[in-house]
Amino acid sequence: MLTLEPTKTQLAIEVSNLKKVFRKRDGLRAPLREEWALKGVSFQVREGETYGLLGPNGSGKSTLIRILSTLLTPDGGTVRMLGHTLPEGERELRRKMGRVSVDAAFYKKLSPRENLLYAAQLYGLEPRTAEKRAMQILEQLGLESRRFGDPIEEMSRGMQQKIAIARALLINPPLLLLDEPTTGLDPKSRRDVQAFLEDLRAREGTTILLTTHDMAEAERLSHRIGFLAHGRLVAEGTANELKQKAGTESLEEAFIALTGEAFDEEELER
Ligand SMILES: Nc1ncnc2c1ncn2[C@@H]1O[C@H](COP(=O)(O)OP(=O)(O)OP(=O)(O)O)[C@@H](O)[C@H]1O
Repeated sequence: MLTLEPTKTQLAIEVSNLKKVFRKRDGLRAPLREEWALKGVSFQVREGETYGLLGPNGSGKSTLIRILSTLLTPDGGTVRMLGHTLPEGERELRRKMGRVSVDAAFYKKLSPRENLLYAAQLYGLEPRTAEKRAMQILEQLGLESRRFGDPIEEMSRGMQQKIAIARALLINPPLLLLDEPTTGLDPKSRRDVQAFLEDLRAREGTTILLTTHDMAEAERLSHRIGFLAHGRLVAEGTANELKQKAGTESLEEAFIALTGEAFDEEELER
């Protein structure tokens, strides 16, 4: 079982009663309708801890990560990370956080090397050091070095995902926010990314908040897991605690028992 060093007791993430509403129209003339993506979510993540958020499509996982990444503003509640409160500490936090999501934006005509060097420049990193670090990460993630010069648009989604991870790690951030880091990856690439994250955590003590649809991944990587359903955190604990609480053998059964929701087949296969 994954355990945390007892010395790590500081909180890296404190989310309290977080709320987010989207206002939508179902047709041009239809009235505005409110959809609460987050209905008062609270949880805490300790320094060095990996916290996995599990939830079906539309449960609010990406919205939560986007708020913590400072890409969306909440409609209620508070967020404190690494001692900074949002929105006041936004600038500080952007320098201390790495974010990976499936919608990573790149200059698609340029190569991974060029994209990463551009990001390094934005971070104010020395180009040679940054390049060395980026290439090391990509090799560790299993991207062949002969592909480093190809335009990103010619690369598969899995490869692009690995480049997004390398970019997020250029600054070696103490906090990583990962929105479905392995969705869409083949089994070998998925294992490469998972092994990389375990190694990173062991070497650097990085705090990681990740969302996933993959029960095995959540169990392998997370010290604690939170179940999100319809914008609410309905249960949290270690994988074993959640199974015990639900009286089930597997995490998937625990999820269904505690949330009343099932992952559909397609999600489980991803
Ligand atoms: N930009 C937006 N505008 C309007 N509604 C949105 C927006 N982003 C999310 N939503 C709505 O908020 C709810 C939560 O969406 P969110 O993307 O956070 O879920 P998720 O758990 O990440 O889902 P998935 O597993 O499919 O990525 C959904 O009902 C979604 O339609």
